[in-house]
Amino acid sequence: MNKKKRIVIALGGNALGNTLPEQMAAVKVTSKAIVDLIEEGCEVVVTHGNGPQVGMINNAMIALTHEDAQQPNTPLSVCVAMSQAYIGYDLQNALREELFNRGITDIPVATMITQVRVNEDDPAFNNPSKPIGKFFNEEQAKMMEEKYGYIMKEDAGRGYRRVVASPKPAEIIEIGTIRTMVESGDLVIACGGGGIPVTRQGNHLKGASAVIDKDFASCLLAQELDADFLIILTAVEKVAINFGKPNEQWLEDLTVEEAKKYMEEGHFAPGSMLPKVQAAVDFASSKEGRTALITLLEKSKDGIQGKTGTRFHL
Ligand SMILES: Nc1ncnc2c1ncn2[C@@H]1O[C@H](COP(=O)(O)OP(=O)(O)O)[C@@H](O)[C@H]1O
Ligand SMILES: NC(=O)OP(=O)(O)O
Repeated sequence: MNKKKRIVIALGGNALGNTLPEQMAAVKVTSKAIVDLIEEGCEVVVTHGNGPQVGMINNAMIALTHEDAQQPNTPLSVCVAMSQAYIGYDLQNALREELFNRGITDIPVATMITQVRVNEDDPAFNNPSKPIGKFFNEEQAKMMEEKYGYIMKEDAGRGYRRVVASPKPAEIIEIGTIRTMVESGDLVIACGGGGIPVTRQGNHLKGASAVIDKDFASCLLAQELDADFLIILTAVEKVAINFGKPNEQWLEDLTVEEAKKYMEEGHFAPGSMLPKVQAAVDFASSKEGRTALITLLEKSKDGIQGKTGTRFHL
C-alpha cells in the first residue's frame, strides 16, 4: 500500500477573513479545500495566520483596560493564545461538519494550543516588522503612532499597519503531542498564528511580546513532522517576479537556487510574499523529496497534482 502523503497546509488571511462573520463564512470554504485533500488520500495538518485577528483581540483588550482600571494590560502572547482558540474553534467545527457531510466520521478534529520557543536575544525584538490588525491611511497611521506609541509601517503597497516584533521560531514545545495526534490519524490544527511566542527561563516558559510569522512556524512544523509537502495558501495563484509591473512573470517551478537568486534581487515584498518564499525554500532545501507549494486556497488540490501554483524543490 502507498504511504499517505503528509501535508502541512498553512492558511493565509483570505482563508479566514477579517471579522467574526467573515471568518465563519470563510472557514466553510477553507474546509472544503482541506477535505478535498483528505479525500485525495493525503494526511493533512493545518496551521493558520492571525494577523487581523490578533490585532482585533489586542485592541479589544486595550479598550477593556481603559474602561476598567483593575484590568492590567493583556500581553501580546496571551492575545496570540486567544487568537488560536478563536480561529481553532471555528476551523475545527467547520472541518468536522465538512467531513461528516461527506460521510467521513472516523477522523477526529482538534486544535492544539501551541507554544513556540523563540530566542530572547533574537534581533527581531529590536526591529518590529510583523504587520498586525487593520490597514490605515498615512494620516491615521501618524495619529496612532502619537496616541498609542505604535510603530506603523507601509505593508506591501496596501496601506499602513501596526508592526510588532517577529522572532524566528526555534522549537515547538508541544511537538510530541502534535506528532502523536497526527500519527493516530487525527486532523490537527496547530501552531496557529505562528504559535504563542515563549522564551525558556529554567522550567518556566515566559510569554514574549511578539507575533511569530506563521509561514516560518509552518516550515518548522512540516520539518518536525517529516511532511512531504508544505502548502502555503494565500491570495495569489502563483508567485511572480516583477510583481505588479508590466514585465510581471508568474513562476511555476523553482529550484531553491533559483528562488534564492530572485529573493536576493528583491522580487518578493517583505512582510507578505518574502516570508512565504523563504519558508518554502527552507522546507524544500531541508531534505531531498520535500516540496513546497504556494497557491490559492481553492487551487490546493490542483496544486498537489502539479497542475498549478509555484513549486519549490531542490
Ligand atoms: N512577488 C510576488 N508575487 C506574488 N504576490 C506577491 C509578490 N509580492 C507581494 N505579493 C503580495 O503578497 C500577498 C500575500 O501576502 P499576504 O497577503 O501578507 O499573505 P497571507 O495570505 O498570509 O495573509 C499576495 O496576495 C500579493 O498581493
Ligand atoms: N502570524 C502570522 O503570520 O499571521 P498572518 O499570516 O495573518 O500575517
